[in-house]
Amino acid sequence: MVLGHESAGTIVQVGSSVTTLKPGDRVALEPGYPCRRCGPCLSGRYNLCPEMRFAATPPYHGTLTGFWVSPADFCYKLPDSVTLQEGALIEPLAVAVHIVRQAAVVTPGQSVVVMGAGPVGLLCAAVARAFGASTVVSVDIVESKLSFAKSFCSTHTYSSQRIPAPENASNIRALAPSLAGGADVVIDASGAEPSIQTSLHVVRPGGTYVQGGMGRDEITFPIMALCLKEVTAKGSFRYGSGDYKLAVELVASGKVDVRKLISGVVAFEEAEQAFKKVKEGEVIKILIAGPNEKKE
Ligand SMILES: NC(=O)c1ccc[n+]([C@@H]2O[C@H](COP(=O)([O-])OP(=O)(O)OC[C@H]3O[C@@H](n4cnc5c(N)ncnc54)[C@H](O)[C@@H]3O)[C@@H](O)[C@H]2O)c1
Ligand SMILES: OC[C@H](O)C(O)[C@@H](O)CO
Repeated sequence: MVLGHESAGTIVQVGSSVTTLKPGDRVALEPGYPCRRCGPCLSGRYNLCPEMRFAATPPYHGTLTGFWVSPADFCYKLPDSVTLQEGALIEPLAVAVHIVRQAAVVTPGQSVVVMGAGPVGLLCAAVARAFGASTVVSVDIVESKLSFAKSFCSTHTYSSQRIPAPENASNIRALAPSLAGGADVVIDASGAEPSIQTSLHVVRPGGTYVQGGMGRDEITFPIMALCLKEVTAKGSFRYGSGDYKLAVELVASGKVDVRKLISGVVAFEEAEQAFKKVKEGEVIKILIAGPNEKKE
């Protein structure tokens, strides 16, 4: 199966009815096509379409290829100031935009804790900052990821320890006065059970928890904390109406600098190197140049 769903490209040909794009336009590609007819599609939540055809999700091939066919409205034109490389990172940024929008309450001055400082967690932290949160804590178990988070966007970081979840939570709350009563919003972008448990202890009474990470299907969840604090808990899956558009705007306006996440670029023929480097760690995103891209 062809892999790939984080991509950008240049238009080479358009259908006869397409008026919004022309050959030569550079676009970020939204890689999942919904049916546009079912209940979720008609209610504006097309990411929940049961008929979704999503790149690199069997049986559908992915975008790591020379040419790709897309509906015109799933191609997002990049302004001149945004490079194709940044365009490829619109996909994980759109995931983060959707997660932070699910929190609904990220408004100026609020406190947000993000569990996990991989690409998705980092981008959630950056989007929360861009939306006006004044305290943004990144939590991870890998020190180098936390150092990067601090230089990228987070106001505070916390290295999660092998101690009971309530203790990790009280250490996080001690990081800043704005967290003393708990965080307004907690986002899980790790999928890890200990981090999900800590999340429910660190969120404030009446606060919001968003599950973005995808780990095991079933975990032990501190449901009593959810009940006693009347926490609003939400899931978040991929992206829907307006998320890609907003992601492009966040990059174009300089509010989220996705270039910092690019650790390197490899030629298409050396794509396997990119996967190996990411697996070895110490890199964030390695881009794979398209097979038709001019060699520099
Ligand atoms: N909801 C969606 O639509 C969607 C879309 C894309 C990715 N995801 C999921 O989001 C998660 C993050 O994606 P990513 O690409 O950043 O992955 P990643 O693996 O690079 O990042 C996960 C991070 O969590 C950290 N972590 C592990 N255990 C932890 C713990 N106990 N406490 C704190 N941090 C811990 C890891 O060190 C790592 O830095 C993954 O689970 C992925 O499957 C969800
Ligand atoms: O960014 C999109 C995600 O990677 C996919 O939805 C995948 O994780 C599950 O199908």
